[in-house]
Amino acid sequence: MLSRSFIRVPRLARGLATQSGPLTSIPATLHLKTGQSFHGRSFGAPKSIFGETVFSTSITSYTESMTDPSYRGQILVFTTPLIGNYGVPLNKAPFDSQDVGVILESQNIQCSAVIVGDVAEKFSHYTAVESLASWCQRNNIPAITGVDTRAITRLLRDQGTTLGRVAIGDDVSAPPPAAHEFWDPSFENLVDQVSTKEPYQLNPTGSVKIAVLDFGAKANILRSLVRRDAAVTVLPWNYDFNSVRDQYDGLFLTNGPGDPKHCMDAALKLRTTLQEWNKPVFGICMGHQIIGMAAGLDAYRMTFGNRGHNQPVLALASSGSIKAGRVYVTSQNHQYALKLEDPFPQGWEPFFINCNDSSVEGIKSTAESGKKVWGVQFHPESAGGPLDTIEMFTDFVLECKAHKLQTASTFNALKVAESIHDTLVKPIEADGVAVQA
Ligand SMILES: NC(=O)CC[C@H](N)C(=O)O
Repeated sequence: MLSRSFIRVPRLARGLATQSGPLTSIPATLHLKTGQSFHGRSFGAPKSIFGETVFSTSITSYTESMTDPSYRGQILVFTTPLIGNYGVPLNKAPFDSQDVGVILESQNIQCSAVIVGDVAEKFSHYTAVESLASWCQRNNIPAITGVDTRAITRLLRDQGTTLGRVAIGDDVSAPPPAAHEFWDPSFENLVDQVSTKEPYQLNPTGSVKIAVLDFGAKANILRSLVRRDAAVTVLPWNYDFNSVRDQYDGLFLTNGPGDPKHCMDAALKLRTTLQEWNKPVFGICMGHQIIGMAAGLDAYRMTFGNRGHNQPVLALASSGSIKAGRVYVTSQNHQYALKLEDPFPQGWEPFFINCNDSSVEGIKSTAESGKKVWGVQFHPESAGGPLDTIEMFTDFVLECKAHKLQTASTFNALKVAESIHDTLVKPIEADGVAVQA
């Protein structure tokens, strides 16, 4: 049964629940570097931009995707024809010292532009405070509606992710840019633009201390750790973790935008960590790619990547909540992947494989290595997407606690054992699902 608070419509939102967004009749065009142009209508900021054109097959969660820092520098094409029908919520978490301050995935829209088949002129949702159009306009993000996103997607699937130009208003009548004029975000270290500049803490009184290297963290990764009562310290992506590692019970590496090779420095530092430090390490997406590079694997650029909330992955090994031989449906957003090498580097094994394209979806340290290290290409925290693999966060926090227990004094061991019990038996609320009444 759904809890009452889940289904109740807040008084404030009721009046706002169904409204039209400010649409314009300004012309807008998407030019691809490969010569094709798609003409539609602007519904966002009256600003022309360059970017890398990618498509997402997600049916819902446009607000979470657009605020995911991994979309930095990208022109995001949604294959779902109608986008915007549930509007945009106020991106502010209720005051709570354990929370990360936002309800979406970061403070701002991170993609460079959005392209939709048909933007919803009316929106309706009890948390909505504005339309997709007004959100884009307020955040200076260009957006196009009225184009054949299916045709764009078919092109991108054939020719791969393609550089693009969104031309708005008067720029529409200008000739398309010459090939050398297209800006290529893959040459830039986008991680450096989105990572925190200073360390900060969340839930400092939590029962296990986890350091998070921030390559462009989605907020739901931080929430998923905090909800399991981890004391989280978020560090800049290139922080010298080895100089502070003894203070922590585990290390987490987040998602992040762009080519992982820009973060080779972090991968080399991590190699030292993995050689000299025996505590649990977990990485998601960019974090997984960094772990792979530290292990000696190579990362390559895929043709069009995987972006959507319906990617099936097969588990090749069992670990914690994950059972070998099962298929999990996952949320994904990536352009790069680790190469499947045979043999795998010593001490490592493939963990998951993608059922559609056989790309590497996860790696782990072998049982013989004596290490506890996992990397997954998909997003167990979803936001949006299915929660099939959310318990990987519980697995990680439990391993950190178990490690802490081994080294604790008798008095502290009792406290740690109690907190392990809590992690196992206390219901974890609000992982993105309705809480049982
Ligand atoms: N979501 C992510 O962390 C993406 C990782 C990397 N930027 C890629 O595109 O493959």
